[in-house]
Amino acid sequence: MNAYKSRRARRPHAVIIGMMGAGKTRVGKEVAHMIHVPFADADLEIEREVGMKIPQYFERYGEPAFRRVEADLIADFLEDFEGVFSLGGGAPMTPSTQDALADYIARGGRVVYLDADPAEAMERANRGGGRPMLNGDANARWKKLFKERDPVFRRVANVHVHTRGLTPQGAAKKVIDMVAQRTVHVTGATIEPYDVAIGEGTMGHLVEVLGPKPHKIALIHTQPVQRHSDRARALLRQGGYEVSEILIPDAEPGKTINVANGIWERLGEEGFTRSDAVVGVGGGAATDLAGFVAATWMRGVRYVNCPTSLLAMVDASTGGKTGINTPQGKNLVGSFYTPAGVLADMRALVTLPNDIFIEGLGEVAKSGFIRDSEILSILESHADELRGFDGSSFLGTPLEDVVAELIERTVTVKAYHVSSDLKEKGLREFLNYGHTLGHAIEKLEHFRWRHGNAVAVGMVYAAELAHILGYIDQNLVDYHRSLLGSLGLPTSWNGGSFDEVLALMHRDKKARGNMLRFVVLDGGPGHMVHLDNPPADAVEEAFRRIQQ
Ligand SMILES: NC(=O)c1ccc[n+]([C@@H]2O[C@H](COP(=O)([O-])OP(=O)(O)OC[C@H]3O[C@@H](n4cnc5c(N)ncnc54)[C@H](O)[C@@H]3O)[C@@H](O)[C@H]2O)c1
Ligand SMILES: O=C(O)C(=O)C[C@@H](O)[C@H](O)[C@H](O)COP(=O)(O)O
Repeated sequence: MNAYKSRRARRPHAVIIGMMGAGKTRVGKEVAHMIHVPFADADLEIEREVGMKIPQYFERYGEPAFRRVEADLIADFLEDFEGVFSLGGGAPMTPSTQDALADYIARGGRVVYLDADPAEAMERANRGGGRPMLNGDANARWKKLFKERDPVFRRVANVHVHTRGLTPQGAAKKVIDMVAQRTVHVTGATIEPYDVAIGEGTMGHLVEVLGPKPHKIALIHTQPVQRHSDRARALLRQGGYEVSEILIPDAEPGKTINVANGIWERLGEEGFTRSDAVVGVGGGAATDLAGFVAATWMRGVRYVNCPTSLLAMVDASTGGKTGINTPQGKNLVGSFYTPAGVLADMRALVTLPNDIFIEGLGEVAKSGFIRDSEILSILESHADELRGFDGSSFLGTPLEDVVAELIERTVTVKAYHVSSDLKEKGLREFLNYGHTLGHAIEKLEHFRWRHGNAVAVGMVYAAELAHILGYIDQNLVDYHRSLLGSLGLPTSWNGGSFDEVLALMHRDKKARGNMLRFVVLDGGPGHMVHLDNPPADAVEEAFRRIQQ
């Protein structure tokens, strides 16, 4: 259906923004030197273009004229310059430059906010003189500008680098590492903002994300990810925390009230207080349980997720749905409780078995169907490599970049839905595409079917239902089957009766009273609608069509 084409057009490797004196030029040059690309400084380029020094230009034509020249030049460089590009301190305050930077980020660009220690930055900014924006009491002006600009810098940048105490070389190395990372910022009216950091070595930010307040950390993990939790434990100990390692049963058996209760008892015995924290390392089952413990212990303590499966990286670790299963069904008890950060470290995928990686592609495809059709294109073009995933030889290959992009895009879809509807009043329900039947299958299979596989069949079911009711055409139903099948995901199921399935679908969290509620595509990918109380014969006929 879609043919994925590489969107890597000409654009800067990184754009550096920050306050006057933050070291944008010095560090930017260092970064360019280290990665062997050219460097450009917007202020110097402007001086070259207008044929005079910036203070002179300011004096003769005023700031608005300067900002216009600056915005035009930046727009040109963002389209055409392949190197490291640093902007003047005030440049990101211009609305058209903000739009140009947003477009550059959408094309895969990295806008780096270089955040220096204020005292150091003020000292450097004052050193050379000749800064029209600092006329008068330079330090007072710098502080005032910082107050205005810092929130904007945070908003327009997708990489935030603190440089306090670092040499220019050290700061440049940090910029290079962080530019190689992808970050999705999750925010919203009712959400304490946090970042999902995706890339090799992101677990290294664990201490930074936990912050200085916690004294004790409950490190919750399962046995198959011991190697990764050992790394987390070492980082935590280096960070000075007291670590309580808590091993839980693997997969769904870990998501129970008994397991949660065992952990509450342990936290009580070990004197965990409200300022202590929880770190969850593992697949989605472990991060759901760890989040639930964090949400309930003393009515809520800080928690950080270190997802280790593809599914947990793209979906379970972000968005704040935490919970446990009950004998009656999946995730029936839980809480919406937001993590302080998510560290999706690609290195964790080296031990991930092929079938569990493939399962995660189910939720990736879901995000493609519900919002970002570029995801579908990427899945289509890389289906063979993705299906053949081998964690042991995957780092450093082109597939790693494909997977990182899929994770970033899928988390972005999740962040979009969660940001405006944390508690799932309407929009967020679209993330539940394929889950109404999917959860029923998991339950009837006694959780021996993997979640992503059940969701894949659930999406084919939802597509059949939408087709029967006239929302989508047969081609799109076929496309569900062919795409999911090409990734190695199941598209049919024959493990239970319609009556059993129907009873479970009535217990789905989207159901209202006796009314079933589905989310389905309307017309094509990216167009979702709620489907309340569909005709009973359509619900049954769609089920017949997914049986083998
Ligand atoms: N909270 C949410 O928004 C949300 C979203 C999607 C799914 N979920 C939940 O997530 C769970 C599914 O997550 P999952 O697919 O990760 O399953 P899982 O947590 O059961 O993990 C699958 C298996 O892979 C192992 N594993 C994970 N990472 C590994 C690694 N790097 N190396 C070796 N083994 C590894 C696990 O230990 C487990 O045996 C379900 O309970 C589902 O309900 C929650
Ligand atoms: O985050 C959401 O909202 C989702 O629905 C994401 C789903 O992919 C995920 O499986 C979630 O755990 C399902 O939640 P539930 O409320 O249907 O149990």
